[in-house]
Amino acid sequence: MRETVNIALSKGRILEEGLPLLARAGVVPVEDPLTSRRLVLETNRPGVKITVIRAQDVPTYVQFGAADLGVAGKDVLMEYDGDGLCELLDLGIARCKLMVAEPASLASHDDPRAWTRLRIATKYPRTTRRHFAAKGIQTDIIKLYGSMELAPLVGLSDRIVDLVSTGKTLRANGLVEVEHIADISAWLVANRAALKMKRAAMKDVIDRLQEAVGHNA
Ligand SMILES: Nc1ncnc2c1ncn2[C@@H]1O[C@H](COP(=O)(O)OP(=O)(O)OP(=O)(O)O)[C@@H](O)[C@H]1O
Ligand SMILES: O=P(O)(O)OC[C@H]1O[C@H](OP(=O)(O)OP(=O)(O)O)[C@H](O)[C@@H]1O
Repeated sequence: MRETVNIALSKGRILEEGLPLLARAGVVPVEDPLTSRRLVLETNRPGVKITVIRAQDVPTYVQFGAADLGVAGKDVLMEYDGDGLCELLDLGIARCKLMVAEPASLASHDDPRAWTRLRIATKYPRTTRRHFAAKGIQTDIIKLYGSMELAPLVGLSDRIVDLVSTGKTLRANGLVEVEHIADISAWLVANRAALKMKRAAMKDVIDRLQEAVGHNA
């Protein structure tokens, strides 16, 4: 029987930047996932399927074997609390930075070396707590699911931890970067058991993606 390989991708940037990469790797969905309502799509490669889910759910699907491979941002992987996942390949897409930012008015007289306790709004509580704990700084974290840049404007927090790419969103809201936490890009992740059980089929897709990333570099 043919081995199937199910690849989990998320709608939005990962799908938009991931589809051209998959196409270079010779994997093309038979329907356009950007417009289709179908959540599992067949591809031109027999046995290879693409599943479209929420970005934060990709590690969960892969950990529990509901997907064999997945494409997830390093930010999502750093925040994920689980194992059984293997980070295989930096795909070099959806590049950005995870940063601490604050209002320009605060930054003008702020000294990050003097920080002892911070009130921070973020979608990334675990990563934020870990980053500051390593530097001996206490954090009061307010978990948000989006629009972090709003938090300092409405007095929810003094600072935020969020993704920055062009810096437009920060600028538009009077915020400036004050500390770098991590460089972010999307990674190919795999279910550890599937890597062993479906070795040949998985290797074919992984090798193709590795070559496509190489060509991209
Ligand atoms: N401005 C950006 N520039 C580049 N990459 C980004 C940017 N924002 C997010 N990303 C990367 O793309 C991934 C997916 O982000 P996207 O905005 O498409 O979905 P999301 O809103 O985080 O997910 P969902 O709504 O499904 O929970 C992020 O995890 C991150 O790695
Ligand atoms: O530095 P920039 O280029 O402005 O990008 C940064 C923004 O992108 C992400 O937002 P999200 O994906 O939620 O929103 P978007 O679709 O507006 O980028 C992130 O949470 C920032 O708000």
